[in-house]
Amino acid sequence: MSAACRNGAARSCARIGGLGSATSHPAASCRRWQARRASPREAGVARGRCAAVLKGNPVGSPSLSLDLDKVRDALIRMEDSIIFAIIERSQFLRNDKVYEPGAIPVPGYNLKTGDQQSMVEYILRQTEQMHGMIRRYTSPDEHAFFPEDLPSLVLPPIEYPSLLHPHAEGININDQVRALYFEELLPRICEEGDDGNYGSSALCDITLLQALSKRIHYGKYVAESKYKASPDTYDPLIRAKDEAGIMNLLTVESVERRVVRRVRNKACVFGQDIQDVMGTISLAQEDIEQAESKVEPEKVAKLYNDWIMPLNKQVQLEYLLHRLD
Ligand SMILES: C=C(O[C@@H]1C=C(C(=O)O)C=C[C@H]1O)C(=O)O
Repeated sequence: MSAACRNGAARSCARIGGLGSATSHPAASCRRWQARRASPREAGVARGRCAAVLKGNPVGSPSLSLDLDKVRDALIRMEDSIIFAIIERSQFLRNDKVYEPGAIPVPGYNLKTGDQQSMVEYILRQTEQMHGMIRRYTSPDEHAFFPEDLPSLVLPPIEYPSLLHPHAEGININDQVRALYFEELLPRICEEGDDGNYGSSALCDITLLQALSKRIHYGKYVAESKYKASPDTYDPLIRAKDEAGIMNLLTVESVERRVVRRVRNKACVFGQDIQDVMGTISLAQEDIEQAESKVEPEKVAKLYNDWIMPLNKQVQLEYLLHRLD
């Protein structure tokens, strides 16, 4: 997808009022917590509390590996989180007010535009403040939606093993992730209407946005593992900036077909009550297929096919294009 298209997606996101009133700047994510300008008081707090630097591959990031099978296993685990989160959000109606700036009074204004914030933007910003303080966005597999506003750490920083090319730090396509979410995903998984469950809906949105972001940016690890496996095949294409050639090489259609099939099956299984009224549990394929699911499995499969996998590949492409810089 071109830069113009990306900006278009971000602009149309602003139009629907989801989170578009604040744009994230990819370059801003590079420096993460270290470079954020802190007030003298904050800096003092940060210095006082973050004197030590922890080393190692911390628990909770076991997925920071470059073995392609392990990387693919990590993607499979992320599927579970995404599908569950879709099912959770789909129990509520669309609740458009959550996404309209000013429709629900929340504290604060967007600092850049002076606009009022939507409720979902407010909660996402506040969530990132909390998670940012406890190091979430220092992990190379996490990407903030508002990287320019990250707070100082209150815990000692962790030094992560550097598995990726340094260029990876500057890749953050969360503008597109939120455009995908608000424009494509939400209207497909929720019925129109207002049931007043604004807080619950927004919390589901945030869980889902974060899970999608992680899955999509995991393309950095996929790309590096593919590159390491055959650098000689990638190098000429990278030098020639041959985007179509690189995309062709990193695409594995058989794996994509398997992902879509598995996602459809998982949506089927996760979305049903496995006990009937008699308390009988059946995991027989035909019973699973006939059972009514809380979310249409075909819709989830299509979202994966049309949006989630293409964005993951876009991250892979952006990463590989600068792999030799
Ligand atoms: C992630 C991979 O790269 C590509 C993207 C895929 C995805 O997002 O699931 C699947 C297959 C590949 O075309 C992979 O090869 O596993």
